Amino acid sequence: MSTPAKKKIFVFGASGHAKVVIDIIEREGLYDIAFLVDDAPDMHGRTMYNYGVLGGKKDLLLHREEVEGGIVAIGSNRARKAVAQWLEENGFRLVTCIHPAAEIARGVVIESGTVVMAGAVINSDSYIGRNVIVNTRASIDHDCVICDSVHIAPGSTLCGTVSVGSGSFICAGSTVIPNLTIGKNVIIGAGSTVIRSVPDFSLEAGVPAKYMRTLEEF
Ligand SMILES: CC(=O)SCCNC(=O)CCNC(=O)[C@H](O)C(C)(C)COP(=O)(O)OP(=O)(O)OC[C@H]1O[C@@H](n2cnc3c(N)ncnc32)[C@H](O)[C@@H]1OP(=O)(O)O
Repeated sequence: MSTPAKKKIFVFGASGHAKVVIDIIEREGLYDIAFLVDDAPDMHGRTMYNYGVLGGKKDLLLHREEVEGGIVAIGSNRARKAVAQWLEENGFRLVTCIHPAAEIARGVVIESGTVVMAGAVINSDSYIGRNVIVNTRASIDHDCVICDSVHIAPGSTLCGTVSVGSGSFICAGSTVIPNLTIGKNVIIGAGSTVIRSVPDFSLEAGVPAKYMRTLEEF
């Protein structure tokens, strides 16, 4: 019996982050990558790992019958959210990409458009929203709630029952102690230790993390 053909998807974005997402898709083996999409004209016609950059959004609309869905591989939370919204408004389905070397515990829910990278651990009953990046070796412990368009950067540790509001960026190597609420559109600077809940639109950094400035809404 022949194995059924894999579904074809596109990768939106052709940056360094996209390289890692491509690697995950290949290792996971659920989908074939039909082409890459990028709105930057200088990327059009280039290749990355032998996958061609088809063009931008207009070109994707012309080739929509060739794919069953896609993934947004853009590191910026703001840009990733905007592209994901545009794709959903135009009827594209977003898939999830989970590296085979990520550990996902019982009861975890991961919504569409989210990428989980190598060595990440997501523990029991945590919820991960749409278009989230759980980056390399990030650790999200039990009962956490990670809202849409968040980036948990490499090596960050969220202890149990932490919630992170939409659009927030927990920078590399940060630690958040248990039971805290990180608001929406927050940035926690690299290497910080967060010991108190953080209000919306704040940049905090340091050990322990302290308020640095207010961020604009996006
Ligand atoms: C695979 C990948 O690469 S995924 C991507 C991973 N990327 C990251 O994790 C991003 C890490 N970036 C940071 O931590 C940055 O410092 C940010 C985003 C928190 C802040 O960046 P900026 O807004 O440019 O802040 P800026 O560099 O101007 O610093 C502002 C102040 O905050 C301080 N500060 C900035 N970051 C930190 C930090 N992580 N810890 C302590 N203090 C910090 C600065 O010393 C400065 O203080 P001063 O005004 O007293 O001199």
